Amino acid sequence: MKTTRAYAPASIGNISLGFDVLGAALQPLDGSLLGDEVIISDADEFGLTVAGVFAHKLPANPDENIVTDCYRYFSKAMLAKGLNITPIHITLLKSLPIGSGLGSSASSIVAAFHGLNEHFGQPFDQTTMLTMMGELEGQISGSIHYDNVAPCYLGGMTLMTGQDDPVTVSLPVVKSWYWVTCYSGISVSTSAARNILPNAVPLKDTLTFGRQLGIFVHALHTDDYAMAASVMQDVIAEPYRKSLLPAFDEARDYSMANGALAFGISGSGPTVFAVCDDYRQANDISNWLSEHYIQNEDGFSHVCRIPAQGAGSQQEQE
Ligand SMILES: Nc1ncnc2c1ncn2[C@@H]1O[C@H](COP(=O)(O)OP(=O)(O)O)[C@@H](O)[C@H]1O
Ligand SMILES: N[C@@H](CCOP(=O)(O)O)C(=O)O
Repeated sequence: MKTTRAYAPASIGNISLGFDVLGAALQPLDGSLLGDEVIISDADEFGLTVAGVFAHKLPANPDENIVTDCYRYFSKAMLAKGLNITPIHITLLKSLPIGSGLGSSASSIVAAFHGLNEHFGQPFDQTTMLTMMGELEGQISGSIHYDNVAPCYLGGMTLMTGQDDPVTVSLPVVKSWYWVTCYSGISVSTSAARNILPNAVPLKDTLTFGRQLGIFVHALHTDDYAMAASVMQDVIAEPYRKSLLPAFDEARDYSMANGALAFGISGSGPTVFAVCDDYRQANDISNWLSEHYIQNEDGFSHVCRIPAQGAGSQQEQE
């Protein structure tokens, strides 16, 4: 019997200045795993078991779990390629909180697709995999956006191209930056947080968005980290979404007054992130956020780096 284990990390969508087009994978410095895992084993018929810290927050019915949808989607794509899919059992270890802004659904989707692709001998290439992951993410959040699935699958910081192939390109990662990431413990639905945004963006904000993204990419490629940090402000979503996040302004004010180079909402929130280039300051901000931004016992804060690797897997044959 073959068993495949796959892991997919948490991610920050948007990173303030790149609504829907910029994202980064996350890895806590303390070595803890911040991401979902799947274990896939050969079986007589399809089944899904859910375990892990946040398993109880998911729908009890496996048919309502996105991992089951991934399996069905993958099976259809295999059949369309003339390939046979044998029955499997999937165990999802759900470690990321739902509606957290940490790309929780993306992490389950990427772990499931990556695990399935490895289990069945890599029938799909990277671009096809990303396209399938984007489709499934779109089913959950109401519109296709790759800013979580792409970095979660590939690692690093990724910029979406808007094209079919390549779907995304990798940007240089600032090695000296720490990413403090604090989840407050409450749940914010991504689709609800998208629905509160206006359909049209004023011309002045559109010009700011374009300038910031252009300068950010240039600054990363020329190692001008101060300039990169200086354009990390969100003119698209944060003005509307911060009303959903208790203590957001206080968290920003403290972080920026205590050494953060940038501060913003991770994805659609409630997780916030602070960028620092000094470990002591990052740790201090993380501690402060733990005490003042976290709302309940589900919350947590980590000092993270952006890992070069995204999803990973290993296999055992008995
Ligand atoms: N494996 C899964 N992981 C996360 N969410 C799932 C999963 N399966 C189904 N869901 C549902 O998808 C929705 C995800 O909500 P969303 O706000 O998009 O979360 P996130 O922003 O954390 O990805 C929830 O309604 C949740 O119950
Ligand atoms: N670009 C999306 C990102 C959503 O991320 P999530 O982690 O909250 O699912 C958005 O801002 O809506």
